[in-house]
Amino acid sequence: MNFDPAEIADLDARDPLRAFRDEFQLRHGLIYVDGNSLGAAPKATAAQLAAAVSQQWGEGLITSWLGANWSTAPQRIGDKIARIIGAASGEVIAADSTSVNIFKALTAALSLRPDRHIILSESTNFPTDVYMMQGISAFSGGRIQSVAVEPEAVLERLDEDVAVLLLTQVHYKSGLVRDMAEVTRRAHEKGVLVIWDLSHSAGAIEVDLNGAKADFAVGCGYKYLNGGPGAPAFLFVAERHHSARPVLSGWFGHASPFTFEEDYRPAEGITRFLCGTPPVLGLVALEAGVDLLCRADMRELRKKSLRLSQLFIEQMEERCGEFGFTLVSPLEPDLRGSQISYAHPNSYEIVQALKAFEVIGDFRAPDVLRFGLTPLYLRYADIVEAVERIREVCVTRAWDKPEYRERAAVT
Ligand SMILES: Cc1ncc(COP(=O)(O)O)c(C=O)c1O
Ligand SMILES: Nc1c(O)cccc1C(=O)C[C@H](N)C(=O)O
Repeated sequence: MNFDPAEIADLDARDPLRAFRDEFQLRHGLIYVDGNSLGAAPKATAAQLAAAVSQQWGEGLITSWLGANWSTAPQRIGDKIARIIGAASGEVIAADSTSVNIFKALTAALSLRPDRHIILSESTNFPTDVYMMQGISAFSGGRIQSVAVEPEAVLERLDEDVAVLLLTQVHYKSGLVRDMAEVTRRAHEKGVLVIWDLSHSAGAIEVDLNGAKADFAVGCGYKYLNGGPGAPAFLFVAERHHSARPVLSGWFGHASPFTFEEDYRPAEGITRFLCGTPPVLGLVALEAGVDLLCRADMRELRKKSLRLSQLFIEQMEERCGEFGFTLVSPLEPDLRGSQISYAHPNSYEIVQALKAFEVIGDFRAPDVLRFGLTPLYLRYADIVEAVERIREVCVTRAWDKPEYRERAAVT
C-alpha cells in the first residue's frame, strides 16, 4: 500500500470543505461516486420543499406567485448559478431541461447567423446534444445541416458555413476537459458562435464563461448542482446576444405576459428565453443545492477534486493494477474534470457488484466504469475505501453472477 492512513486522516482533517459533507443526506457506509449523474440530496432540500408545499402552496395558494417570489425564481436562481460559472447577473436562467435549452440556444444562434447553414459538434458528444441538432435539421427540411465530426477534427471543420458549434466542456464518458477559451477564440475567428454544455462542469470545476467570451451555455441542475432528480437546467446567453428572438416564444418570455396581448413581444434581457410556467417545486429543490455550492470556494473545490482524483488513480494502480482496468480519463490533471473512468471487459457487472459493496458508480456503454468525485461530500478516506472494495470485488470475482449480466433499461 502506498498510502499512510494517518496521512489520509490528516488530509480529511485539514480539508477546508470538510464541513459540507454533513449538509448532505448520505447513509453511513455508502460511498457515492455518481454525483456526475445525480448529485446527493442536501439535508436542507426536504425542509425547504416541505415549507414550499405546506406554506407557500398550501396557505399562500396563487398569491405565492408574487408573495413567495415564485415568478422570478428562474432569474434569481440563474443569478446564483451565474456566480458558479463565470457569468454576470442577468445572463442565466434556471429553466426547462438541458435538451430544451440546447434547442433554444441553437435556434437563437442560428437566428444570429442567418447566412450560414451548419450546426457543428463532435460525434462522441452526449447523445441528446446531437439528437437536438438532428431534430432542427429535419425540421428545416435539410436547409440546416447537422454535422458531427471526430473530436480531433472539430477545429479544422470550422469555416464560414458553420453558424454554431455545440461542445461539452467536460466529456461525459472520459472526463476530458476542452479548453473553453481557446476553442471559443478559434471559432470566433471564423465567425462561428459557440454553445458550451456545462452539464459535467458546473459545480465540478472552475468555469469562466465571460472570460472565455462564450456565446451560450447550458447545463444540468441535477448533477454537481445537487438540485434533485429532473431538476430544472440552466441557460446562459451572453448579454450581447440578448436581442436574439426566441423560437420557443412562450408567454413567460413575453414582455408583458399578463396583458394577454395577441402577438408575441419578447421581454428584455435573459427573461425572453423563458418559455412556459416555471416548475416551482423543482426550482425550490434546485435552489437548496445551488445555495450550498455558492458557499463553497470554487478554487478549493477544484483543488480537492484534483487531489481526490490523483489519489484514486494512484490507489487503482497500486491495489487493482492486476485486474485489467485501463484508465480512460486523461492522466494530466488540467485535462480532467471531476470524474475518473476506466475501461474493463466486465465493467457492467463490476458496477452492479459494487452496489452490493456499498459503492455506487455507473457504467457507460460499451465498457466504461465511471466514478464521479464530488468534493463537497467525498472524503479522501472514501477514495481509499472505494478502491479497497473494488479490489475485493475483483479478488473474489463477486461480479461473476448471472444477475449482474442482465442489462437494466437505465444505467
Ligand atoms: C453533457 C450532457 N448534456 C445533457 C444531458 C442531459 O440532458 P437532459 O437533462 O435534457 O436529459 C446530460 C446527461 O443526461 C449530459 O451528460
Ligand atoms: N439524466 C439521467 C437520467 O434521466 C437517468 C439516468 C442517468 C441520467 C444522466 O444524467 C446521465 C448523465 N448525463 C451521463 O453523463 O451519463
